[in-house]
Amino acid sequence: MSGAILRLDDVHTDIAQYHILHGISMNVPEGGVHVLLGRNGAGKTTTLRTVMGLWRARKGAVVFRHHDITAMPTPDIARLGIAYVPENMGIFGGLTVEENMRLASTSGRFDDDRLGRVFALFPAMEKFWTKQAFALSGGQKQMLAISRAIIERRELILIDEPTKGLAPAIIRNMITAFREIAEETTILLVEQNFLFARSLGRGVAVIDDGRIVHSGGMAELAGDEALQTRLLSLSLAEHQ
Ligand SMILES: Nc1ncnc2c1ncn2[C@@H]1O[C@H](COP(=O)(O)OP(=O)(O)OP(=O)(O)O)[C@@H](O)[C@H]1O
Repeated sequence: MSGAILRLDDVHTDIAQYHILHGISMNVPEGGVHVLLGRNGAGKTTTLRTVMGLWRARKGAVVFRHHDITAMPTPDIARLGIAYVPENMGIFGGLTVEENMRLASTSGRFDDDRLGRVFALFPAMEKFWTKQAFALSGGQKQMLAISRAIIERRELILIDEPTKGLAPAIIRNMITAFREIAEETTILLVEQNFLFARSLGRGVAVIDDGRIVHSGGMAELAGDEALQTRLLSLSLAEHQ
């Protein structure tokens, strides 16, 4: 598809002796937020980790712009401009907010304008700049994880379930922040919270048992209750 920033083509991934992804094909168009929805254990995290080269596709291809990244080492994939915010957030609790952000910057230095934008999006980062990350609240830790991903301009950010365990007021802040971030960067968002996903997503793919069972526009899914029930009721009902 023209305009795709990321393409997965018949991707099969094994974890140890288990065949987890059974031929994932997916196009992520450039710009905006695109959502990968699915129940627990459906293969969402495995898909993101396969894109980052943290698991290896046994078959199929992962293509970022014109680069075949299927077998590329993870640091090289990151240098192409892809950031990954894992579900456990990947922050260092014993380091300060500043140190966490410095480690995420490839030059180890901050661009003042960018840092100002991060502080505008997430004021808690400025407030707790010298505080150790373990002392932050759950929502602030998630903000730090996202701040690390945007401290330099990225082409694509992969974010795994950022709303998990967060209060509704924090989730509303996240929606505002993600809308701003998506003005300059494509976001591939893994979610189980359909309301959050619906308020952000332009496109959506639904994964089940390591297979894409639906893909299309978010507006189409949001407006079709029968389709939602068929695709999402088993997996997502408790989150709606
Ligand atoms: N390290 C591992 N060893 C063995 N099996 C694994 C491992 N990691 C994941 N799996 C299995 O792979 C399948 C897909 O897991 P994955 O984490 O990708 O699902 P998910 O859709 O992200 O679910 P969740 O919402 O629970 O994070 C599950 O059946 C899971 O048990």
